[in-house]
Amino acid sequence: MKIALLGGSFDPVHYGHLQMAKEAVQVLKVDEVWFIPAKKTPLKDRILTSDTDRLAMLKIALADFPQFKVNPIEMQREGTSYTIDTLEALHKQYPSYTFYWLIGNDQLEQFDLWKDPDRLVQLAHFVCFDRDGKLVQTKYPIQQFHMEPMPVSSSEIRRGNKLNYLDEEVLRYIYQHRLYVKDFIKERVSPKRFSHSVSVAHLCEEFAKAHGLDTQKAYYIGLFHDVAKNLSKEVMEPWMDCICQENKKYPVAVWHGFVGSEIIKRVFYIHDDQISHAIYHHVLGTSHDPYAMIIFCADKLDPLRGYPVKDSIACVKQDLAKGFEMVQEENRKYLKGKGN
Ligand SMILES: Nc1ncnc2c1ncn2[C@@H]1O[C@H](COP(=O)(O)OP(=O)(O)O)[C@@H](O)[C@H]1O
Repeated sequence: MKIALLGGSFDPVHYGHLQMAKEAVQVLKVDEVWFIPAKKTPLKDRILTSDTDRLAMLKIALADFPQFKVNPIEMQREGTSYTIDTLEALHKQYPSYTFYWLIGNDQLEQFDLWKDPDRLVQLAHFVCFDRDGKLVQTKYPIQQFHMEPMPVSSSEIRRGNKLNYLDEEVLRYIYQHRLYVKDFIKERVSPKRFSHSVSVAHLCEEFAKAHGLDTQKAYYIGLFHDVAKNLSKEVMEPWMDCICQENKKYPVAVWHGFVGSEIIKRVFYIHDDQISHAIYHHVLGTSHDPYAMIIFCADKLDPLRGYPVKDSIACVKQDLAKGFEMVQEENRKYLKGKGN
């Protein structure tokens, strides 16, 4: 058996990894590709997402490819995951197999930093695929191939970019288990706005629970409601032209609701009409949909704003329509006081 091994953190697995595995099947004519998720990577000091979640995402992403398998050998071993230990163990376990170890050219550039590089290249045929069209000079006997570029990395995905390079079901898993999602917001708003967004998300959940609504949906409405808040007028204008030109009559301070409702579809691939609708109306409180009422109230009653909100929160939990009226009234008084 000829086996290609692809080690990595897979936090999360994306199309770049899959493309590499496909190329390995084509050019190396291997029988299978084994994905080996690391327990703890030697060259990155970030705390990884749990083994359970990374493993689950890998299984989802590989489900349609019978030649691609997950081998959890490194997750079953405590401590730092050194490739040398993995290869020694695999050799013992499968003495008749030929192994190829796949790396991207970013790894080839730092191959000297790997543990026992000279022994490594004796234990497996190391093969490098370029991530960006560049081949690298190396003193090691490592074959290099060009591959169809997949300009994506797990770190970009963790920041909420290029989510279209994920298997749809993996993205669904990410949202279901709330992986990385706070960072999607943290990347895009000020620290204060970020704390507000997380706090509102939790309050939305509480309100949803009190009224027998979907708490996960409410959480995402709260978390994403201000995703467009830090965008400038220049950036928002083309979005406004495209989605609701008629609303440009409103002050710019109101636009982030309209723009945010579209950004969550086009950037974050959240296609849920109730979520979009609630975010669209959250600034002006112009909808009586329960989720729209919830986010309007949670936004105004966020405890982090520093006002006494305990009684109002209790009122919203008891009677959503009444609480909504009350918050709207408070808001009208507040805006009048500000001269609006
Ligand atoms: N977009 C990509 N194209 C080609 N190879 C990639 C790509 N992304 C990751 N790899 C390779 O896959 C292996 C595992 O990478 P990993 O640490 O899980 O992901 P990432 O580099 O995306 O954070 C490494 O050898 C890396 O070079």
